[in-house]
This record gives sequence, C-alpha cells and structure tokens, in this order.
Amino acid sequence: ENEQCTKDSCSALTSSNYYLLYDVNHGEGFNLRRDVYVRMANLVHTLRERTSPESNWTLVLPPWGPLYHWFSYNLQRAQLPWSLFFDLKSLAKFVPVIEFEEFLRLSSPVLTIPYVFALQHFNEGWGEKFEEKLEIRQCNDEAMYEKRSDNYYHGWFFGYEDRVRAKQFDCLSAQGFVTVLVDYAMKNLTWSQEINDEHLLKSVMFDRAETLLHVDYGGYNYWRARRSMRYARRLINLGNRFRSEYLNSTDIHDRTYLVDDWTRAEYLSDQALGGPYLGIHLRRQDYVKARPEYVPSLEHAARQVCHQLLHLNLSIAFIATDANENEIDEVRQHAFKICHISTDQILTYRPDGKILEKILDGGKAIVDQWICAHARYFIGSYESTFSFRIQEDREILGFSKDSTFNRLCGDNEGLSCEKSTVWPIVY
Ligand SMILES: C[C@@H]1O[C@H](OP(=O)(O)OP(=O)(O)OC[C@H]2O[C@@H](n3cnc4c(=O)[nH]c(N)nc43)[C@H](O)[C@@H]2O)[C@@H](O)[C@H](O)[C@@H]1O
Repeated sequence: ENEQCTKDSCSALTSSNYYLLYDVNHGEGFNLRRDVYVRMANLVHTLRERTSPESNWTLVLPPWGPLYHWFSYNLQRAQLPWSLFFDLKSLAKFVPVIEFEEFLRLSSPVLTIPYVFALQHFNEGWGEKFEEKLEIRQCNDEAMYEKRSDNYYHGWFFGYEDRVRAKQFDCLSAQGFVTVLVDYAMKNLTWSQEINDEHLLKSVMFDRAETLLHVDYGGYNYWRARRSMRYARRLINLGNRFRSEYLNSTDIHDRTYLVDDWTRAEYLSDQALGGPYLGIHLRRQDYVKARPEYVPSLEHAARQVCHQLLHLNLSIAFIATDANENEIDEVRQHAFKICHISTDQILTYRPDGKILEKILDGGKAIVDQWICAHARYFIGSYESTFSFRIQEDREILGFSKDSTFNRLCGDNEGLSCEKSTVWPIVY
C-alpha cells in the first residue's frame, strides 16, 4: 500500500503505523484525566499485543486545557503539551506516545482523521447484569461534531478546529472495559484505498473516553502505566527544593529514592520513612458543594491537623490546597487557637509569578502532590482523584499503607472516620 507514496510525500505513512487519539469530557479535572490516560495506554497496550507485530500503535497525547479548575486566566491555559508536566521518555516505556502537535505536523496543512467516535452511555442504563456491549446509536449530544458542506466532520479537536477534521464520525454507545474497543477496532476499522489515496494517517479517535472502564483496575498493567507517569524533571526539582529548604526533607534521609528507569524498579515494601512533616490535601472550591458531608469546615480541618501533629509528634504541616489565601489564614488561626501552633508551622507551596508562568496551574498542582507524596504521614480529601494520585505515588515510593490511605473527616464524623480504600501497588 505504500507504493503510491513517494518518499517525501508520505514518509510517515508506513503500513505499520497506527495512531489512537482520545479526548475526555470537558468538565473533568486534571487528575481524573490522568486516570483516563492509564485506561487508554492500556487500550493501546492491548491493541499492540493482539494485532500483528507489524501494527505499531501509538497513543497521541491530547493537549491539556482549558480546564475548569485552572484559574490563572492570565497564563496559557490550553493546547499545552504533556512534556510540561510529564516525562515522555518514561511514558514511552509503557506504550509509544506522541504529542498531538507533533502528530499534526505529520500531515500538514490539514489533518484528516479517518475515524472519530464519540463514546456515550446506553440511554437505557446498565440493565440487570453487567454485560460488555457496543453499538452505533444516535448521538445523545448532537452538537459535538457536525458534517459540513465539504463532507467532512468538524468539531473542537483541542482548539485546532481549523486544522483538523474527520472523514467519518459516529456515536458509539459503549459499556464495559476499554478493551471492548480492541475487537471493535479490529473488525470495523478498514483502511480503504480511498484512505491511502488521500495519504491519511491510519488513525482513530475516541472522544469521551472516560465512558469506558479500566481493563484491570489496580492490576499489573494498571500499575505499569501509572508508574510510567513520571513527572517532568523541572517539577520534581521544584518539589525537592521546597522539601529541603522548608521541610528538612531529602531522599536519603527520608528513604524515598527512586531509580530513574521505572521498568527496573522493584517492590519497596514499607521502606519509605518520609520527611518530618504531615502532608494534607485539603480540597475546597467546587468540592465543598459536591461532597458536603465529607468536606470538613476550616475549623474542623485545623482540629485534625492539630490532632495528627500531636499524635505523630511532628511540628510542621504542609497543606496542598485549592483554597484561597483567606481560607488558609483561617485554618492557621483556628490551629493557633486549638493547639497553639504558630502560623509558620502550617506551610503551603506558593510559587512566585515567574515560576508560575513556566509551570502553570497544572505544574503547581503536581509540585503540591509531590510534596505530599513525600510526607511522613498523608491525609487526603474524600474521593478526590487529586488525593488518589498522591496515594499512588506513595505506593510507588514504598510508604506503609497506614501512613497513606487516610482522609480528612467531615464535621459530623469527628476525628476518626472510615479510611480511604486501599489500592496496593502490584509489580
Ligand atoms: C467536584 C469534582 O472534583 C473533581 O476533582 P478532584 O477529583 O479533587 O481532582 P482533579 O480532577 O484534579 O480536579 C481538581 C483540580 O483543582 C485544583 N486543585 C485541587 N486541589 C489542589 C491542590 O491541593 N493544589 C493545587 N495546586 N491545585 C489543586 C487542580 O487544578 C486540580 O487538578 C473533578 O475532577 C471533577 O471535575 C469535579 O470538579
């Protein structure tokens, strides 16, 4: 099929290259999206296993933003590459990945994706028993992609509306694990002469990818994909600098050293000690309304900080939070009243303007997570994916379960409430 390509005109179009793209419901936050990455990386992993050895599937990384929770409107908030936040070489040790911008360059000036599917739930729900199924149905949300007079489908495409279009578009009602798409792709995606004639990259995009479930939640390949999500060096350095300057925390002392190549890492059973501070993730903003029974008032949060500092014989608390400065001050005042700790015993990470300009809200969140991941003891927010990612990082670092799977209790739950679910690491 490559015979029709001259060397220059379609060098990227070799029979062996297939690309999988995806997008997520726009309202979802950063850490839920990280979870969807793990699902899609596993989909590509399975596709590579099940299709012939020449089928080289690559995962195209969906540019970040704009995200609802990124409030720095003066900074760039959209079309952000993954390399800002993650180490791509490390991701690629699980499945081959490519930034969307780079993928776009493979077929300028316009990229035509042969197949785009918007996943959606079955309107009739799950029914009596769990069953995996897929079916082309009428779209629940008609507005996502529209066919124009040029006979192509047009949609948002990460804000590259003018440069990307789809040749075919369907809504696919889907229920089950992401791998239900493997058989579907193998049966239904054909790379016709027409697609070759137009020199289109063999690619398929699944929008609303969060619709399908993890293939092996908490299993071996879940953790391999998760462990491949090492952060960008710049963010790790910022986090480490904050730890050493303000928290007396270094990897040697804390026993939190990680080998560079995650594929060579071994199970570190309860070996991490962590820095001499309490790490808290205090989720506020929209969460207060979304989870009213489980989000503590600022006073009750302060009470729990005091209680744990005393219990653990520590004097410093680091709080990762999306709370505003007034709320943080309020926590400090309450803590002073309750247990007489001074304001400088409760720390937050607040990068200066120049650094924030480089790392953006997403980078700041990762530094916050990194610092919490290295604490002697961590307390998260109830069912927050932001907290879940910290807990996973602590599993990777080898902390004890007891120091990791804790959560802040709501006002009516007192000082000890049901812990968070334990998702132990698997090697
Ligand atoms: C109510 C629901 O909450 C779900 O959020 P949840 O799982 O906590 O976690 P995320 O999906 O990450 O969304 C929360 C976002 O808020 C900011 N944020 C929250 N906590 C912190 C923090 O401690 N430090 C910093 N720097 N930023 C923080 C950050 O941008 C983060 O990605 C959302 O995914 C859903 O879309 C919905 O909004």
